[in-house]
Amino acid sequence: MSSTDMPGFANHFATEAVAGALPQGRNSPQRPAFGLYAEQLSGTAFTAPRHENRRSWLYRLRPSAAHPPYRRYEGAPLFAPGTDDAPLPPNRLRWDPLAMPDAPTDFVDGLVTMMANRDPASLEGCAVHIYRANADMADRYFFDADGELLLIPEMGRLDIRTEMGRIEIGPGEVALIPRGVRFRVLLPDTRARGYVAENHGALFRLPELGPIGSNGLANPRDFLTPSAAYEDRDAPVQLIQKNLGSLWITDLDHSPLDVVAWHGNLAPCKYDLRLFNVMGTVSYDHPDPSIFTVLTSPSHAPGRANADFVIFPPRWMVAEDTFRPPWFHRNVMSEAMGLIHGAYDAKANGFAPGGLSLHNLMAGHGPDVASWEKATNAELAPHKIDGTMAFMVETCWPYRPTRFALDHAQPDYDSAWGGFPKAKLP
Ligand SMILES: O=C(O)Cc1cc(O)ccc1O
Ligand SMILES: [Fe+2]
Repeated sequence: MSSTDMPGFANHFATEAVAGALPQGRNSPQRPAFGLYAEQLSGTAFTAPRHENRRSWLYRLRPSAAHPPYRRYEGAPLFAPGTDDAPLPPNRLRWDPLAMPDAPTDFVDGLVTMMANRDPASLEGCAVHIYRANADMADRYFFDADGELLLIPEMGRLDIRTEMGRIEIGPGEVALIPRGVRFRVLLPDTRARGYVAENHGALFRLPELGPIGSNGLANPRDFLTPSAAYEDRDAPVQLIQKNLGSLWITDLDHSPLDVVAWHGNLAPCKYDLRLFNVMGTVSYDHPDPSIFTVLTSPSHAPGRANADFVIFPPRWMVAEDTFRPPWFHRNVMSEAMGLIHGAYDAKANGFAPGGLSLHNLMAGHGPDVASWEKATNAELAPHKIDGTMAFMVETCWPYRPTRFALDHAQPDYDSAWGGFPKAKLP
């Protein structure tokens, strides 16, 4: 934790980069200090129940209303292309890691939308994108009006300058950026690749713990929010936004990261997945993967997530008389999976770090033949699954892959489940 990070998930924070910038005792004084502009950023409806209500007050050099009209942006052709309405094949799909771009490409231009569901205007659903970048966003800024963004690096570090402070993450860590928060991404390692889970629905929060009790899974204090940091930069820059599924751009004569102080409970944060307190069986059977939920976005149906962010971290496997890897299953929920590093215990072959898979609702899936063979014959001593981090973005809304994703899927994924020997009845 850097000394400027503030611990806790969705806590009420107060932070100022210049002493005296934050008003005391009110949100919107007649004349904020130094001539700053007070601006509220709402993450939930004004009237959302108190325990759900998320908003922050930003004190900035200029109001974010000060901008000329937006025009369509064509520079990121694979980002938010829309999905087509053609009948969707029920096939399981998997993708190899995407190649890095040849030309200098920044975080926004290198984004590739792989799958999405629901119209962002419905305020429900989610999308999975992949980023591949080899250039800094030097004079460009971005924000998503369509939802919050969970950045999941697979290769290279990200130096994320947001209007509410700076977050640096690398593989094994994630960053959550609220809807509307402007940011630019710099690349300390000059190359970066990873995943973005975009949530159009109810804000991600920590899951309920039920009988687990008051501790465990992702602990609130391990979420770190940066303190205020601003750019005092009067220069021509561009601001790109994703709005209702398409990209738009406008020109500014100043950096939009000009928030000198802020307070509230809507803010970017980061989380180190390696701090996840993993639960598992100590007797028998493979539990449902909901025990690995880091963050959840509920839908309107109790217990049925709009989006769950689930991880498969290093852990001990001790179950007796049990097929230990994920079982064969068909799920009413739809599962997108990525791999940050190592190998995933249900897929011996073909699922590489940086790769992606999709098992939509009712698609039969589970261990591939090689994983099944190994686990069926394994000696069941305590065994540590180590050196791995996979994740899943599970949603109640079936995903639609984009045209690019359909055209670039592995041609032979079904063969992962080819050649199981038939059971022999007595
Ligand atoms: O399909 C998958 O690999 C994800 C998954 C993992 C698990 O342990 C149980 C169910 C499940 O969908
Ligand atoms: Fe599954």
